[in-house]
Amino acid sequence: MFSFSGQTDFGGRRCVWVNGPVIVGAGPSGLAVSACLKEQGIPFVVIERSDCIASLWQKHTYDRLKLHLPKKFCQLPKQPFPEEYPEYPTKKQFISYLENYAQKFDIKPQFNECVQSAKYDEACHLWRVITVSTTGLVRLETEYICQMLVVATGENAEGVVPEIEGLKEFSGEVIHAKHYKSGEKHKGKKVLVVGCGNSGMEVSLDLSNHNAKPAMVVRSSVHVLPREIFGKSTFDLAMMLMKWLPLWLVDKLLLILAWFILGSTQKLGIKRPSLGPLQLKNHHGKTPVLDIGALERIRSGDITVVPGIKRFNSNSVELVNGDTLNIDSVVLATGYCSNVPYWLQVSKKDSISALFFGGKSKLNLFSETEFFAKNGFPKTPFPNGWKGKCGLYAAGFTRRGLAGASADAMKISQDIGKVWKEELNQKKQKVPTHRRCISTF
Ligand SMILES: Cc1cc2nc3c(=O)[nH]c(=O)nc-3n(C[C@H](O)[C@H](O)[C@H](O)COP(=O)(O)OP(=O)(O)OC[C@H]3O[C@@H](n4cnc5c(N)ncnc54)[C@H](O)[C@@H]3O)c2cc1C
Ligand SMILES: NC(=O)C1=CN([C@@H]2O[C@H](COP(=O)(O)OP(=O)(O)OC[C@H]3O[C@@H](n4cnc5c(N)ncnc54)[C@H](OP(=O)(O)O)[C@@H]3O)[C@@H](O)[C@H]2O)C=CC1
Ligand SMILES: O=C(O)C(=O)Cc1c[nH]c2ccccc12
Repeated sequence: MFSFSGQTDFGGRRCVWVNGPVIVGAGPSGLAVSACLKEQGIPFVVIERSDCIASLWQKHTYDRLKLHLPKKFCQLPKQPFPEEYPEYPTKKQFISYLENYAQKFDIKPQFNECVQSAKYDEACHLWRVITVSTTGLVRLETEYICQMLVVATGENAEGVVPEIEGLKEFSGEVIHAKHYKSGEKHKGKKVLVVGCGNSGMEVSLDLSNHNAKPAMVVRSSVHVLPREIFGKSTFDLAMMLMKWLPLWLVDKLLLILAWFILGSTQKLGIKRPSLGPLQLKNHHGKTPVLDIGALERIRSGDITVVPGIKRFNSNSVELVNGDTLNIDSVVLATGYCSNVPYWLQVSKKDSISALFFGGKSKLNLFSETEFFAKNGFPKTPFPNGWKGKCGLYAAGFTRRGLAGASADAMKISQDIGKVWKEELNQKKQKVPTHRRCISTF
């Protein structure tokens, strides 16, 4: 491990030598890794592009959001939720919990710095992480040099905006669900909600609560489950059943119970996928909707379900069934994606093979690395996708929500702890560990 830590200026770019890992992202995953490292006395640096922790929760979610899994599945390691918190904490409560968490473990991220590139320098066996400040007019670059890199930028780093014919000609407001706050300003307006995942359903419900007229696009199929079954969390019930029964059987039981409680969703224009809800989540990452009231509003006609979109016009939308709807605005609840392929760079070996085997001019952009696939998720399937080579780790990419992030954080911090202690012991035995890095900046 480095015996020094400090910063130098190299021609306008600040250069920071980091003793311990660099963690990219101060969301729940980055905070959880940080807390577990802090407990072991391991130093680290957290880099966050926003000006606060948990920016997804603080800046990119709607006012009425609540956790949709019971609190015991959403707490981070080493600090349970306050006892007085309800079973499904509100977004405000969750943020307050995270703020206290960061304070308790004395986690102080480098805010307003966006990681632009991270590359493993094979010459000196170190990661070079370049950030750009996200405030001020002057472009300030910093290079962090470290032995370990923890990627904690999230499965929901960027909103997906699909290309739909005519969308640019549409004259009303078009926003992604990550910018939707409340239905208040949409009162009396016709809003097209594109997408029927948890976001699409909950935005439609919120719009309906504010007396707007939402139409929700369901272009394929989705599983809708009640959030609770006979007063018990459906997720909790599923987790219990999974201890004894195969996944397909748990799915069958969930679907029978869902039909009993919610009735047929098909009759409301929402087809169910052929694969069961948990199998679909496990194999394709598609989260089932946990219904908190949208279905009832669909049944009552307050939310209209419409099929896929053909094209937009100036103030209307044409649907694949030939219908045309006049609309005032659009909310794209079309999902999220990881941004890792934009900044985690391929190694020299990878880029050379990409050049020979179909690499294009955007070589380092959007390309896969040995560890991360093109979609920005680790290639190795769960439960082994948390650790790569050369001190690379991924926290929060298991498609298992906050519980998955916490599990990753514990595994990663244990692994880093082992490496750290081994190197400390080597130092004590006076084995020289100082590495000389001869490389151009
Ligand atoms: C609306 C919504 C509700 C959800 N509700 C639940 C729930 O109830 N229960 C559950 O278990 N899961 C839920 N999830 C899943 C969600 O993924 C987790 O709640 C959690 O936020 C994941 O934490 P994370 O730290 O991995 O990612 P994030 O919370 O997305 O944090 C990543 C951080 O990295 C920063 N970052 C990204 N790129 C860079 C970069 N290049 N440089 C520097 N910083 C960067 C971001 O600004 C962000 O602060 C929900 C997701 C959404 C979108
Ligand atoms: N209360 C809570 O805790 C909440 C949790 N979340 C979580 O956040 C994560 C993201 O959820 P969400 O934002 O809903 O994203 P999802 O990826 O789950 O859903 C995206 C939706 O958009 C549809 N879609 C995408 N492109 C188009 C298009 N061109 N035309 C029509 N439809 C389109 C998809 O349809 P198709 O399936 O056909 O591709 C799908 O219905 C999930 O893990 C979710 O559980 C979200 C909201 C609330
Ligand atoms: O990713 C999410 O949105 C979650 O809330 C976590 C989650 C993990 N597995 C699930 C199965 C059903 C519903 C939610 C989840």
